Amino acid sequence: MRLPKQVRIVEVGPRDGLQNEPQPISTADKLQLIDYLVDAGLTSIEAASFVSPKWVPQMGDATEVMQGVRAHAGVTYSALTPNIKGLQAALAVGVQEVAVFGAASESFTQKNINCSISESLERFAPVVSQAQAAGVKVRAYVSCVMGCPYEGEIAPAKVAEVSDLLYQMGCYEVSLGDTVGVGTPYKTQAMLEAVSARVPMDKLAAHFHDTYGQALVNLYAALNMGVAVIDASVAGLGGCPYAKGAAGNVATEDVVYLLQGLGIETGIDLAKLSTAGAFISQVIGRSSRSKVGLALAASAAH
Ligand SMILES: CC(C)(COP(=O)([O-])OP(=O)([O-])OC[C@H]1O[C@@H](n2cnc3c(N)ncnc32)[C@H](O)[C@@H]1OP(=O)([O-])[O-])[C@@H](O)C(=O)NCCC(=O)NCCSC(=O)C[C@@](C)(O)CC(=O)[O-]
Repeated sequence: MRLPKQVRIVEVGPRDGLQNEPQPISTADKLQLIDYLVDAGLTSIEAASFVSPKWVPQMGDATEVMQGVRAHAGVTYSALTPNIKGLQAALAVGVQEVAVFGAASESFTQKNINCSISESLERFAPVVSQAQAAGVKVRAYVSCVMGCPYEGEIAPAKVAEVSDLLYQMGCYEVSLGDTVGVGTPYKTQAMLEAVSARVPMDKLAAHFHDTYGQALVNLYAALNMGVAVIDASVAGLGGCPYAKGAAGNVATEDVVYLLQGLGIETGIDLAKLSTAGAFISQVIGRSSRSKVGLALAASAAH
């Protein structure tokens, strides 16, 4: 067992969390959510996505969101950029960090970004080099690391191959997405063993959805293998538009509670984080999916 002393949480609620919401959410509400998240102590926030508004209408105000976020020392706001068009729009608003997003499944790549895995890597290469030339860091996502909604099982070796190619391309970190939340602790271990044989463990992040209720236990397995970066979504918001039935990311409140219980430093104020969760749940008119958020709200009401 080698639990990290510190974990960096990448808050993906404003992007991954909201991208699939059917009702338009105002830019003002997105910015208010981001302010609450900063106030809670989150320092890495994925705020928007420069993708086609025809494909993902909810992210159509990416420019306005990135223009509206307040600068704070030590806080980084990032955005997804699948191609040069997206990167140019992101650079035009002075983005600090971008992310390219691929997958270990051919079918998912086709449904999500309309190309094959090898075409996606060809598209990402100039995004990475031009972002770097502009002094902007690039993160990579690999989706379907423990299963695909179209193909089922995905071999850990395929996840390792795609992760390695993105890392070699110059992405500073590879976030491993269990897009449909089908992973289990042993699958998590097998996947991480394969990937970390090619990409150093300290360059990997866990991005687990909670569809089957396994995200926290899978994170515990990942933490025990040395993963020290976790993506999470306040109130457990989310779902992927190209993975039907995928539930939200693991809830940030639940991750922080777990980490606090393990004595791992996050720098996040759980009470303030719950306020952020309560705010956005009210905006979208749905109860929070965070058990910790609900428990804290119930105990505060007594
Ligand atoms: C990638 C594309 C754009 C290719 O889409 P395409 O149709 O193959 O691209 P195209 O180059 O042929 O362009 C078609 C139209 O899109 C426009 N376009 C082209 N690029 C852009 C852009 N960047 N921003 C704005 N508009 C763009 C372009 O200008 C054109 O407009 P038209 O002439 O028809 O009016 C499209 O497939 C797309 O936007 N897909 C959305 C994918 C997405 O956002 N998925 C959700 C995020 S991934 C995810 O959630 C998983 C993750 C990361 O969280 C990890 C996990 O959980 O596993």
